[in-house]
Amino acid sequence: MCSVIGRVKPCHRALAVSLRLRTNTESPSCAAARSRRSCPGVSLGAEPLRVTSRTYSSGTAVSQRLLFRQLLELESKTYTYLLADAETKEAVLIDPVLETIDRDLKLIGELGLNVKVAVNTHCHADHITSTGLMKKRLVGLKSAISKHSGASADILLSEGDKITFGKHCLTVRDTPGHTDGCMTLVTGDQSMAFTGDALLIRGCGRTDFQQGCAKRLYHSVHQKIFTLPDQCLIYPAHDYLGQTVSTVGEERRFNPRLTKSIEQFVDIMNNLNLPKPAKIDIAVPANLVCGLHEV
Ligand SMILES: N[C@@H](CCC(=O)N[C@@H](CSS)C(=O)NCC(=O)O)C(=O)O
Repeated sequence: MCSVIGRVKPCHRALAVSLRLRTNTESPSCAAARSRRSCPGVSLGAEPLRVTSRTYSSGTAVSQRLLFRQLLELESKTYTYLLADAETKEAVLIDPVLETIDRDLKLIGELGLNVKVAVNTHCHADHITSTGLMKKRLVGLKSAISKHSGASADILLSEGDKITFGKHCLTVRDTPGHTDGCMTLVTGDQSMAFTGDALLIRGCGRTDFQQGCAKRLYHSVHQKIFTLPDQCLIYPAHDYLGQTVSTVGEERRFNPRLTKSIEQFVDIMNNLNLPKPAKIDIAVPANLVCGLHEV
C-alpha cells in the first residue's frame, strides 16, 4: 500500500482515519497522482506540472489555499517549513529544530493551525530535531521519518507514501546518499520539493559520514529530483550563503557539483575536506529518538 495511511502503527489508526477522510476533498493533482500510482509503469516523475496563479517571496506564499512559511534557525542555518491548508487549518511541519520550538509553536498558535505531522527529511547530524518535544506540546501530533533512517517515529515513511493535510499532500521520494534515510517531499502538483540535505542550492549534502555515498547521492538527485518539472521550486534543509529557494531547472543548469559526470562528482565529494558538524556526537543519537535522548 502506497499511502502513509497503510504504514501507520495500529495505535495511530485515528490519524489514519482522519487522513483517509481527506480523500473525497483532495486536490485534483493529488487525485491524479493517486490514480496514476495504481497504473503500473506510469511514473510520478512524468506528471505534468499544474502551474497556478501563485506568488512567492522568499519566506511566505499563499496560493490555492496553501499556506507556506520558510523559517530559519540561525545557528545551524536550518530551514523549517510549515505548510497548511488555509481552509481546514491542517498542517505539516518539516525539519523543526529544538532551538526554535517556542518560535514555531507561537506561529502555529497565532495562525490557528492543527499540525498533524512533524516530519524530518532525515536523521540530522548538525542539530537536534524538536519533533519529540513538540509531540509533548501539541495534542495529536505524529512524528515521521524515513523507514530507512534507523530512527524511531510514529510514522515510518517509504517511497510513494503521501502525507495529506486538508486538500494538499506531500509525496515521499527516497533520495539516499547523504544518509540512507534521506527523503525529498514533493507537493501534489509538483510545484515544490523539500529536498532536505540531498540537494542544496548550488550544492548538495556531504557524503563523508553516517551512511554517506557520493554515487548513491548522484543517482538520487538525477533520478528523483532532476526528473521533476524545471519550474518546481527547490526548498533545501540548509543554506550557508543566505539563499532561500531555487528551481529544478536552475540546479540542473548551474549546480557546480551535480552538473558534472558521476566520476567528477565523486572526486569533488571526496575532496570537500569539511570539518565535522560541531554537534554531531549529540545530534545523531538524539535524532534517532525524535530528539528526546536523555530528556
Ligand atoms: N558547520 C556546520 C556543519 C556544516 C555541514 O557539514 N553541513 C552539512 C549538512 S548538515 S550535516 C552538509 O552536507 N554540507 C555540505 C556543504 O557542502 O557544505 C556545523 O558545525 O554544524
